[in-house]
Parts: sequence; structure tokens; C-alpha cells
Amino acid sequence: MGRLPDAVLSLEEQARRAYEQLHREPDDLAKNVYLEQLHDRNEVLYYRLLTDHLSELLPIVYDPTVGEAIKRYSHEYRRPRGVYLSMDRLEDVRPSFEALGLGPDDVDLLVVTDAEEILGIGDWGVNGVQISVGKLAVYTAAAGFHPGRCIPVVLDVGTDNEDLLNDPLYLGARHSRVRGEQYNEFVITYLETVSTLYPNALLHFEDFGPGNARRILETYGAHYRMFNDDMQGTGIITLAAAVSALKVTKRSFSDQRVVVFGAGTAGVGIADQMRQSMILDGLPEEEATRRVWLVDKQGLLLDSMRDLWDYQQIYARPTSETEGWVKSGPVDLLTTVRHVQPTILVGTSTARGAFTRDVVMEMAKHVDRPVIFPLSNPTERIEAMPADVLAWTDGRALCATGIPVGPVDLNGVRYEIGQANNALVYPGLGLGVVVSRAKQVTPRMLRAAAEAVAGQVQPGNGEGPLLPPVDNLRASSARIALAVVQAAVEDAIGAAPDDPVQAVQDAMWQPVYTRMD
Ligand SMILES: NC(=O)C1=CN([C@@H]2O[C@H](COP(=O)(O)OP(=O)(O)OC[C@H]3O[C@@H](n4cnc5c(N)ncnc54)[C@H](O)[C@@H]3O)[C@@H](O)[C@H]2O)C=CC1
Ligand SMILES: CC(=O)C(=O)O
Ligand SMILES: [Mg+2]
Repeated sequence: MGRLPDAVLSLEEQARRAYEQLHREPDDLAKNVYLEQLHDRNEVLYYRLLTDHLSELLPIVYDPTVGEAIKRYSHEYRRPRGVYLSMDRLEDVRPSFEALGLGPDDVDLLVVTDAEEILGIGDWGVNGVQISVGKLAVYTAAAGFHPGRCIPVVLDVGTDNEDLLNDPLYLGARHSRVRGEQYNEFVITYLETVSTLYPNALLHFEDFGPGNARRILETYGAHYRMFNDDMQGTGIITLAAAVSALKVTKRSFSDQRVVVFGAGTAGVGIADQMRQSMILDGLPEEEATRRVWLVDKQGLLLDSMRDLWDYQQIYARPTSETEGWVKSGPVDLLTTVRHVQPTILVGTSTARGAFTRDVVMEMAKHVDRPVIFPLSNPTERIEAMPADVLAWTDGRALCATGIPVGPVDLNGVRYEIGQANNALVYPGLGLGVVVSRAKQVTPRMLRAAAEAVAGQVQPGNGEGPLLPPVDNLRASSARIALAVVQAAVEDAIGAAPDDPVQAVQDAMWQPVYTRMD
């Protein structure tokens, strides 16, 4: 008694006050820290704010500010959030989850990272837990996942980041990154534990290094309900943006030549989706593979190179094809563009500014409407800004970016830039998996999600965005979820609810206080 002021505020009034407080924070990182503290103090209020101001606050709790928050995590740390699993204590994996007190039907989703390749900023050890937290915030705000039914997880396998290892405040295991058998044992222990304790949950993998990301998905994807966001989520959101771009150019996938710059987890995931779409459009497999060119640090990937990852090899070009392209040394991006004359250029390289004026103008010489997607995150890694790309091409380019970018005004025309970030698709995809209780995430479900995204935009002559706006993410996620439920039923791995539209709505949690009578 006597310990509270007299007034009783509604959730809306509290949200107004929190919004005012947020706006007094001096910069985006401070806003992120403020919101995380609110998240700890009052989860419903946090989500009310996030849901009501999604397009404004998504860049604060998620991409690009989350990158800064991850770098600063051990210094800004206030309270733990999530499950921290250490490679040095395998025996603690199961008890760590059991201690949450959640039963087999209480969990819909786990997001896990080992933080080897966080966004485009590399290895951030245990700090990477914030990418799991950020991805889950998007799941809840964008698709109504109940926050009490989701678990963020970090696999702390050590770090090779010298700054962290030598930072007295670093919160993770203070040794180099463990690989090989011991790493595999850790991952399988995680998979077995969570799939036994929470048999209906979707297992989302985020920001693993390129070798592990693909190997884990390929080895275990058929046995667990799992999804790799960087490979599959990025692949399908980029595919959706490409489908929209082709509505403008009025061409089909079978006419495309695709150059992907940065042939890692995201880049090859995108290449795979593009290739698959060409095959569906009627190209023979071999021909579809030949329509994709990968360029990485060593230049255009060639079959004579001995240092290629196994997943890059199918796209390696015959060395003979490039005869006469260069006097000596690697075939760089500009030379590749000059000879290949791509219709679509994708950037997943983390190399800021790599899509130079020369590269873009060379591409625009050969195609009327160059499709250019600089997808690297965060802002300091983007290959080119759409304002430059549009100016260099006199408004002919069709752009989408990984980070949120405002509209570009050029010669009296306003161009809206779609955000080709997997956040625009994974929440709806996940909701569809949960509603259908699908046992796996199949190619048909992925493609259904991409088509559901692309079906929501009318890009006009290219001035409209290639992807739906973030403001409308809840409605967009519901549409994606419906399409995914349908695809799961067609694949006979999920159940059809009597009324799928209502089932999707019912599954979406709303940030409101529950009555306590
Ligand atoms: N928009 C979106 O939804 C997503 C964007 N990304 C972004 O894509 C980028 C790559 O992410 P991941 O594929 O997960 O990383 P990754 O490490 O698996 O792949 C990066 C690739 O780029 C290559 N690379 C690095 N510097 C290069 C240079 N100067 N020239 C050519 N190639 C270079 C690396 O060798 C590697 O093969 C990051 O910036 C990430 O934020 C990743 C996932 C989703
Ligand atoms: C968006 C995302 O998943 C990434 O940049 O890694
Ligand atoms: Mg990622």
C-alpha cells in the first residue's frame, strides 16, 4: 500500500509514455538498449510498441542496429535472455531446457545461432545470442508468435574474435572456436534434446558459418523440423523480389543470367532458388546450372580452383569458357559482368561498395532493366546504395536491398525500395509450419512462401517496391502462412485445419493484457 502513484494507465497510455521515452534516447543503439530493458520489464508493452510502430522500430531491434547491439553485448549487458549452451558442458544441455519448466506442447519455436557469421560482421561468440532474440522479436511482432512459446538459444563454441577473447568484460567461453567431431556432437546433442522435449517446435538456424550451415541442414533436414534462415529464408525472399522484377521486365526465369557476388551461405542459397525456378520454368537442370555465375574473393569460381567449398562446385565454370577474358589472374566482377551480361546481379559478399559505377553501368549497357539486389547487411557492408544505382542507370535498374532504405527521388519519379530481408518471409513461413504441424520444411512450402510474398506487390513500371511494405507485415505473414499450410497438406506432411484462415488468425498472439478477475 502507498507505493504507487494514484493513476492507473491503460496499455495504450503506457505505450504512449514508453514511445516518448524512447524518442529521448540519443541514437539507435541507445534506443535498442532502452527497448531491451522494456522487453525485460514488461513484455506485453514491448510488443505493443513494436507492433504499433513496426516499420520504425524493426531497424532498431533487428537489422541493422542489432549488429551494433551484438558488438556491444558484453558491455551493455543487463540481464540474461535465452538459453546459453556451452560446448564445454554437454551434460548441461538437457537440464538447461528442463529448467524452463515447459512441457512438450508449450514450445512452437527455437532460434539458435553459433554466431560464426553474424549478419555481415563475422564471429561474435556468445554476443550472438542477440540475433536469436532479434529474430524472435520479429516472429512475434510480424506473425504473432507467442513470446512465451519461443526460446532464443546460443551455442557457445568459443570464438576466434581476438577483440572478444581479450576483452575483460566478454561474457562467453574464453577459448578459440571448437570445430570437428566435438562441434558435431554438440549440434546433435542440441537437436536431439530439443526435438525430444518439444516435438512440435520448429528449429530455426541462424548465422552459422558457411560450411556448418549447409552441412547441418543437408545432414539433418530430412529428420528434423528445421529451417536455415540464411540459406532458405534469404533464397526465397530474393526469389520473391526477382519474381516481382520479372513482372516489370515481362520475362521468365528461363531467360535469366544470374551473377551472385559473395558465394557463401546466403549467396549459394539464392543461387539454388534461382536455379530451381529456371528448372520449373522449363530449362533442363544442366542448362539452369549454367545460367548462374558465382564470384567470390578469388574472382569468378572456376572448375580449376582447388579451394572451392563442395556446395560451390556445381556452379564452377569450365576454365576454358573464360579464355581471353583476362591476361592473367582472377576474373573479377567487372570482367564477369562484361562477358556474362547478367540480367540479375545479387550481392551477398559483405564488401561495401563492390557494385561500383563501372560494374553497374557495364551491366546496364547490355540489359534494358538490370535487376540489382545489394543484400549485404548491416549498412556498413552494402554493395551499393539504390540511390546511386538508380542515378547511374537513369532509373532503369530494379533494386531491392537487405537493409531498410527510404524512397529515392530521381528526375521527378519516386522509387520505393523493397527490403529483400528474410524477415519479410520467415515469420509467415514459421506460422504456416506451426499451424499445419508440418513435420518438415519442404521445397514446395518454401516456394509457396515466395509466391505468396510476390503475389502481394504490383511493382508497376519499377517505381513501386518489389516486396510488400514492412508496415503491413502481419497481414503479409498471415497470407504466407496460409500458402504454406496448403503446401504442407499437398506434400502430405501437415494437417489441414477445418478453416485455415481462422486457424492462422487464432494462432496469432496479440500484445494485450489478460484480465485478472
Ligand atoms: N538480406 C538478407 O536477408 C540476408 C543478407 N545476408 C547478408 O549477406 C552477407 C553474407 O552473409 P552469409 O552468406 O551468411 O556469409 P558467408 O560468410 O557465408 O558468405 C560471404 C561470402 O562472401 C565472400 N566475400 C567476402 N568478402 C568478399 C569480397 N571482398 N569479394 C567477394 N566475395 C567476398 C566470402 O568469401 C563468402 O564466401 C552478409 O552481409 C549478410 O548480412 C545474409 C543472410 C540474409
Ligand atoms: C538478415 C540475415 O539473416 C543476415 O543478414 O544474416
Ligand atoms: Mg542471418
